[in-house]
Amino acid sequence: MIVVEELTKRYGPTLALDRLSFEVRPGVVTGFLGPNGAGKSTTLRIILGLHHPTSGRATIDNRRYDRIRRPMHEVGAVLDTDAAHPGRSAFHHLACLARSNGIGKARVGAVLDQVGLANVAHKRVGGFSLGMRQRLGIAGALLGDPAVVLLDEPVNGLDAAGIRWIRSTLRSLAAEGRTVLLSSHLMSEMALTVDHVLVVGQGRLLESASVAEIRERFERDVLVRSPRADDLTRILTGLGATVTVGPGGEVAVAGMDASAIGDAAAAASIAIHELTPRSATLEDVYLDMTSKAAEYRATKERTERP
Ligand SMILES: Nc1ncnc2c1ncn2[C@@H]1O[C@H](COP(=O)(O)OP(=O)(O)OP(=O)(O)O)[C@@H](O)[C@H]1O
Repeated sequence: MIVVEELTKRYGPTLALDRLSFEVRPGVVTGFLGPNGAGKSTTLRIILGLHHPTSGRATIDNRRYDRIRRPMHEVGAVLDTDAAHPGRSAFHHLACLARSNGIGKARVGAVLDQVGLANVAHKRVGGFSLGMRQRLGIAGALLGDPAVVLLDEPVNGLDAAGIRWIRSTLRSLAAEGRTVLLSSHLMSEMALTVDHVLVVGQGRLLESASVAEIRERFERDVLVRSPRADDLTRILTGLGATVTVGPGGEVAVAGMDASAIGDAAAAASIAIHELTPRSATLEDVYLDMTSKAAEYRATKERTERP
């Protein structure tokens, strides 16, 4: 479990993190989401002890990263896909990492198999595609069989097959009970990959919820088409729904779900030609949240300026 408490980070005049707090639980894939400059990399770097917070703290299973005796056995991270020397083979790169962290050579073969690079193990990393370098980064992160895996923008620039591979790999790591946190600035990439999202904007936590919760919360209305739209509108309004009739005679119903609308129509023998629940896309919700945070920050800075 990763716990971030009241984390604040200033780089000179820039407030990168503003009392950010959240928890990342094991067994689920958690997405750390926010627009460029929101503070995602800064947070990951602080969790990994690479940067010091101005105040607040980040712990992994109750310890700060620099107190962990054998870090590769507890936390695997990929911050940069170009971490391997281009002249080395994948095997050589991983063998060096393993040796310097007291990990047996047998793990090198095991992780190369796990990420699907066994057949190119002895090829130079310089000739690898972005997808292969990403796999190699993940192989390195898994060398110590860690309970916590952190990935910064792992799907950035990957093709569809690469994204599918990352998704299934992260799902199986979480299913093994590991804590998996990955950052992204694109909600569309996250929606199919993660179970839980932490949304940050301007260094603050804007949301911590499961993807299902967010979808449910922002479910908007149900579109209904019926040859007896007027009668149906009267019945649904009587049942407490808010009904808006569109220009083409279609009816948008809020406050009632599709099955209740269908039952009410059937009870009155009203034919239904279409019944479509409409939700705001996760992308809409995310853009709305982050743009509100940007407006709030701009207003706050204007009013606080002497
Ligand atoms: N070493 C640094 N020195 C000065 N400012 C920095 C430094 N690192 C980050 N920042 C600033 O802190 C803020 C947060 O940056 P950070 O890289 O953490 O955001 P991010 O969410 O990871 O963005 P991206 O998606 O673009 O990687 C930004 O305003 C950035 O310019």
